[in-house]
Amino acid sequence: MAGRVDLDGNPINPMTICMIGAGGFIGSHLCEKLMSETPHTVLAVDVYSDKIKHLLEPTSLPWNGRIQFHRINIKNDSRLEGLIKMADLTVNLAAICTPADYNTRPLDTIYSNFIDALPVVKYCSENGKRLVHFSTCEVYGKTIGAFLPEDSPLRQDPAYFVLSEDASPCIFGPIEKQRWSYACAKQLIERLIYAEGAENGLEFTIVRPFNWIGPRMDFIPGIDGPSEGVPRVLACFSNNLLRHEPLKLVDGGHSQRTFIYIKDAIEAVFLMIENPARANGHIFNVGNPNNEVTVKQLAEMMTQVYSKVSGETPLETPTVDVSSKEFYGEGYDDSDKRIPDMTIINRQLGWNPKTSLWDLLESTLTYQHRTYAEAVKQAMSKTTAN
Ligand SMILES: NC(=O)c1ccc[n+]([C@@H]2O[C@H](COP(=O)([O-])OP(=O)(O)OC[C@H]3O[C@@H](n4cnc5c(N)ncnc54)[C@H](O)[C@@H]3O)[C@@H](O)[C@H]2O)c1
Ligand SMILES: O=c1ccn([C@@H]2O[C@H](COP(=O)(O)OP(=O)(O)O[C@H]3OC[C@](O)(CO)[C@H]3O)[C@@H](O)[C@H]2O)c(=O)[nH]1
Repeated sequence: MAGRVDLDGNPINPMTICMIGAGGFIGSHLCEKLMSETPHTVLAVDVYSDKIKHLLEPTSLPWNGRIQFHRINIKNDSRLEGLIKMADLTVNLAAICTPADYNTRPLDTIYSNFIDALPVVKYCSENGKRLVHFSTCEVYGKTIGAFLPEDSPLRQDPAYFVLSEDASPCIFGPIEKQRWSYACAKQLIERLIYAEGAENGLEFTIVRPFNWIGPRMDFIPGIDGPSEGVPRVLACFSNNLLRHEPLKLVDGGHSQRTFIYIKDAIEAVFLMIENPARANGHIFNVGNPNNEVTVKQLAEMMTQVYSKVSGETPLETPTVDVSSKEFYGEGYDDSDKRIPDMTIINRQLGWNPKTSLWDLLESTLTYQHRTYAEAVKQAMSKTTAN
């Protein structure tokens, strides 16, 4: 840890980071790396702590005293401003960010992603504190290419689908497609942060994650989350594989995504945290353009990888089609394709992702199998007995 320097060769001084949403998927990985590789202190704010329990106890851990957990709901807790004031930097990860909620709980989604983030921005701005705010690749919505005729050769031209921070438009569906409540709330908070920077000098960085996946993402329904809950696709498909049931392809699984390994993505966030001169005032795409698949291809790959890591034979019919209305309910809509332009993050931070989709699925599904297979087996045998 001694002699750590930033990208310009300047020494990195230990800092205090107020991390809101530290108990979630991304927060847990960020805390883990901050504890093991830096001298920084984390004031970890969340309503849950299960995913960072291994960092908080026992007190004999080498980083004892450098991470404090504050069980706070930022909607209504006056302690938040004090924590932001105590810190050099605030990282805001707190959000409702599972698509199954966007059209079924649109009010909670808008409040969580816009209204609840307002005081965080305000306290940072008023107290002259730096803010790293987590937005989403969903602010791009659909690609321009999605509106071209199916057989148009222009669909092959990157100009019609690669998503760049300073050039691409944000294209959402009509208001009745409440799927876009999340993207729209995230877009407005981005605009507010940007305006605070322009008018009041707020030092900010906005992160747009493109489908980060890995261990500890979401929950397995009925095991460490509600039986009727619908997590993001990695956990949905993991759940199906653990239960030996077909993976459900929403509307044929034609949508395309680029997936990035959480550990690669966390490297990018580290560079932002420790290189303020290069990161302030920027919006960064963080994704892996080389890992693009359709959801159907993802299902096929996860089936193969899971069979390898578990030693179990895949089902004869590994996938089943389901309509989005049946799976998510009224008001669902989808992003067609998400390829991040990497120009800005490359230029500012020299960062590139490393891990292939196959490799990241292998380590993630090994974790899922090791963590959940036994619990799922027991839960299933209990259900059968009843
Ligand atoms: N994982 C991805 O690929 C991805 C993609 C795009 C955007 N993001 C953004 O990154 C951020 C983190 O995502 P994640 O995948 O870790 O999600 P997550 O749900 O695992 O983590 C969010 C955390 O915020 C906490 N939280 C929510 N509301 C809170 C409140 N009112 N008070 C205190 N804590 C609260 C939750 O308890 C949870 O632990 C979110 O803002 C999300 O929109 C993530
Ligand atoms: O069982 C399932 C679950 C999902 N799908 C389809 O997979 C695509 C991806 O779904 P998901 O990972 O749940 O979420 P999105 O990529 O659509 O949105 C997320 O992107 C970033 C973020 O902002 C935060 O993580 C969030 O909004 C999608 O096409 C589903 O329909 C499936 O076929 N089967």
